[in-house]
Amino acid sequence: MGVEIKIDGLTKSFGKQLIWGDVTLTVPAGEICVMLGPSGTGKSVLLKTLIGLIKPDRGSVVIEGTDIASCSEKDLYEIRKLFGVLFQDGAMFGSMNLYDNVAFPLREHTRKSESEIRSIVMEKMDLVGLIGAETKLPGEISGGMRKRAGLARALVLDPEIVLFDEPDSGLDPVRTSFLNQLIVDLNAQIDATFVIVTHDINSCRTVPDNIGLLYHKHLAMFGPREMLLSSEEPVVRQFLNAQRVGPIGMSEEKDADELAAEADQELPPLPPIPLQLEPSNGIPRRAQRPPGEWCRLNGVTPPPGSFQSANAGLAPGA
Ligand SMILES: Nc1ncnc2c1ncn2[C@@H]1O[C@H](COP(=O)(O)OP(=O)(O)OP(=O)(O)O)[C@@H](O)[C@H]1O
Repeated sequence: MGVEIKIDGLTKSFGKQLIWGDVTLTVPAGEICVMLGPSGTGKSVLLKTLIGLIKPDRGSVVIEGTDIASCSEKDLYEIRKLFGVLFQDGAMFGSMNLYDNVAFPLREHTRKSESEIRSIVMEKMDLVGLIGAETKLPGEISGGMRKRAGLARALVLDPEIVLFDEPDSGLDPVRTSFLNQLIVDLNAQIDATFVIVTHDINSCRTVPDNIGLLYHKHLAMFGPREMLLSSEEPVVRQFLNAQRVGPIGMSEEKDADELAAEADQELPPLPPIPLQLEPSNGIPRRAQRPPGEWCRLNGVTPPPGSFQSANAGLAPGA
């Protein structure tokens, strides 16, 4: 069914360096959420905080009534069983074949027999389209296959929450498209809560139910995909549309002179909001909302041309 993640007032510094402060948001059960932000804004630190690998200085992360930020090691151990994590490089053990890599969490954390393990591993390998590749070593396969193997491994303990750390890093656009479809299909099938950190604007525009943007040491905005894609808020607008004009500079924030210099520049119009990617079997996900619903309910006029099938999956502005 997936479980809700309730984050309240989360603050983290390393030494004197504040990473982010007062981050508050709720990821609803079973929904897909994408976290975005310029490099170094602490997206990976946030993922690690969600799973209790990093302790925040303040605030709470409540999952099924337990606050991960303050619970005992024993409770943390239990809560972690709810999570599956897809690490950036798939984090495969190089000397083990794919079958043994995927079987690893089952052998470590359960007392299942080898025949039970076999049926679970083969089911998950099937889900990610890797049947036939069981005996391959991670070094013998493409980056895309390694990600899918990592995903199969993240799924073997039937997680209620799946965290994806830049699932599309290092993948070409076609493989990224396939992976995005796989993510949507998996969400429909296992109904878990998905939190995805990505830099890929096209994925962010088409895959999630909700988008969060970390910027300048705080959560600039979090909400439904349509809300952020129709937002005129300068940072959100600049980042989600991959534009140079706006407060975000090459290294950090632009200074006052840089901003003054572009004050007269006209912003390009917001591109149309693409349709959300649907499961390939055509059956809507539980969390899926009809196109344009958020805009309609909130009296927001979406950019012209929004929600037309020709836009789906196109790069912004294309
Ligand atoms: N264990 C740590 N100790 C000290 N500083 C850390 C630690 N982990 C992360 N940081 C710092 O926290 C900041 C945010 O890092 P993080 O990797 O979360 O950023 P990010 O938004 O995921 O970046 P990118 O998009 O480039 O992957 C960086 O300045 C990093 O150096």
